[in-house]
Amino acid sequence: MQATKLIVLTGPSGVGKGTLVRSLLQRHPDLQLSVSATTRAPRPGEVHGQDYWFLARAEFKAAIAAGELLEWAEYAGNYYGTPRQMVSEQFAAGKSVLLEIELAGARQVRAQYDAEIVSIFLLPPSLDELERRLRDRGKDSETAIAKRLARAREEVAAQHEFDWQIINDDLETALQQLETAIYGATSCATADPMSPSA
Ligand SMILES: Nc1ncnc2c1ncn2[C@@H]1O[C@H](COP(=O)(O)OP(=O)(O)OP(=O)(O)O)[C@@H](O)[C@H]1O
Ligand SMILES: Nc1nc2c(ncn2[C@@H]2O[C@H](COP(=O)(O)O)[C@@H](O)[C@H]2O)c(=O)[nH]1
Repeated sequence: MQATKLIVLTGPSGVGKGTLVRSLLQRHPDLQLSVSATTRAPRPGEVHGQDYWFLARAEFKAAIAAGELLEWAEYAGNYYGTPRQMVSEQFAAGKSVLLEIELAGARQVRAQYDAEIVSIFLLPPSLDELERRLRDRGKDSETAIAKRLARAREEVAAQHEFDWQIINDDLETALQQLETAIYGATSCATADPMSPSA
């Protein structure tokens, strides 16, 4: 039986975190994905309570003041945060929880938990490819893409703060390396925690 873990998946916007997490959850229904709160407007098709808890800025600030968020950060003009309750409940029930969050939030989580954490930084094959993915996704304005790319450079520079660095080039290879990071190397391809680095 696997030990309970808090899995922190970080990487620049557009690198493919959400794409990989969807496949991971299909293959590992035991894993619980934390649904974040955000002040960002919903994109077409996004569902309140499923993709995010979409809050007004005042509601978000009230949640911070009430201590309801495990971590939070301002990112590209909006607030994002992890509701504490779901993580505590799942953790208490012995379930591993996956947080898909940006760098400042990941740092806050690592400052609060220690041994139970597996931290993973997902990298694009290149910054040009990251930009291509953000544009091809077609979900963000030019201004938003520019903010996300500027932030990406800072985030990539912090990749070695994480236990694992995984390059999302071939999706299936990255998925297998993610499984290795979370579950160990017994049934998955090996990913060296010290490499690859960008
Ligand atoms: N290995 C890959 N090769 C090519 N395209 C990919 C790969 N992985 C993901 N993509 C594409 O890149 C785009 C961005 O992926 P995704 O939305 O999963 O990124 P993200 O990291 O979750 O972004 P955000 O943090 O903004 O939510 C999507 O269009 C997705 O289909
Ligand atoms: N610190 C946190 N970051 C979060 C959280 N939920 C999502 N995110 C990160 O925000 C950016 C932008 O997301 P998008 O959905 O607007 O593209 C991305 O890096 C997410 O990983 C959170 O709860 N806390």
